[in-house]
Amino acid sequence: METSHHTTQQTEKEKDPNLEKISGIEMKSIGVLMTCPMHKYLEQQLETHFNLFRLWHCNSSITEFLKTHQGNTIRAVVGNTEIGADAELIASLPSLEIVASYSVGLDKIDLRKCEEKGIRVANTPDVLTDDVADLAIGLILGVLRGICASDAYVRIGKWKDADFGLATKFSGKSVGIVGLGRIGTAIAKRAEAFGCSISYFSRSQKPFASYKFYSNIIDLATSCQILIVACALTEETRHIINREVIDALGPKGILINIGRGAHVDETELVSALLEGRLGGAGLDVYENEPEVPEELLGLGNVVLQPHVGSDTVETSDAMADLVISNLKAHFSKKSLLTPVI
Ligand SMILES: O=CC(=O)O
Repeated sequence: METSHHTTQQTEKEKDPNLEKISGIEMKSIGVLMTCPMHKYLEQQLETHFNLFRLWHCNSSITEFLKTHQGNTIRAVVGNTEIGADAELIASLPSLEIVASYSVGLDKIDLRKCEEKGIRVANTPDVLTDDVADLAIGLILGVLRGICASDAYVRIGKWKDADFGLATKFSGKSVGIVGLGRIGTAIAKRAEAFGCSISYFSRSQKPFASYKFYSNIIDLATSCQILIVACALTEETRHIINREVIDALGPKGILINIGRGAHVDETELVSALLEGRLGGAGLDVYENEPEVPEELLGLGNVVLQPHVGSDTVETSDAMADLVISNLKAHFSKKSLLTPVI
């Protein structure tokens, strides 16, 4: 459900003296291309402040769309986790200056091309950290306590025939986190409050963290009961969760993925779950979204979410505000709030 409680925030922002270098009228003539429908409030804000083009309004190819809509008037792209800015899109926009992503993940943006062409890139970190970490904990509880399965049990009237049966305790379990960035750290803090021991794997040991560090992901998977994927998707981390990692986690282990589908070798995950080599999984992301492997749909030890880690009204609005602020800052020749490049 969406709300429209932005008036005060907006007014304050518009009074920001940093943003007065370029007038609203000039800003309004700047072409901004939104790649697909995201959040209505973001779309409204883009429409209010800029000359908004919607890529999904074209039935033909991107090249055709840009020919008819004068690709050279577009100076900014707003993409997301579904459609970002790949090499083809970047190449068709000769006046592109900035990609402001409505996401923290950058895997749908050709960062090398942007760097090469001097195109700025901004994303939406921090504002979504709590929601994604909350969902990770929700997925753990969902799998271990069988929340979805027992909800269905009540709804279909089975409780009248017999008790649901026993679930598995979460408090006190050992939790391994792959990637101790903002989101990984927020998950660790939450899991600590459940009395869990925390360990992590990352490229290098984090000096700020007191959690046990593993330089080898197999060792991390062997030593924990719940393994959570919370790192960025890069060529290095694609299929970081492979058969060996899954087998190290074992038949009682639980895999939680709130990162990207491609972090996990999905075929291996499915066979491990079907063969009982893995205890369960809580997934928000998949390799070929919105496709979800058919075999997972019948499994009671799996909880599935449709990539909604940051999809609350509060966070979506905050992400939209950040996209708009980054665009306004860029076109007013001010520093980006959350620069990537
Ligand atoms: O997946 C969500 C994001 O990258 O923001």
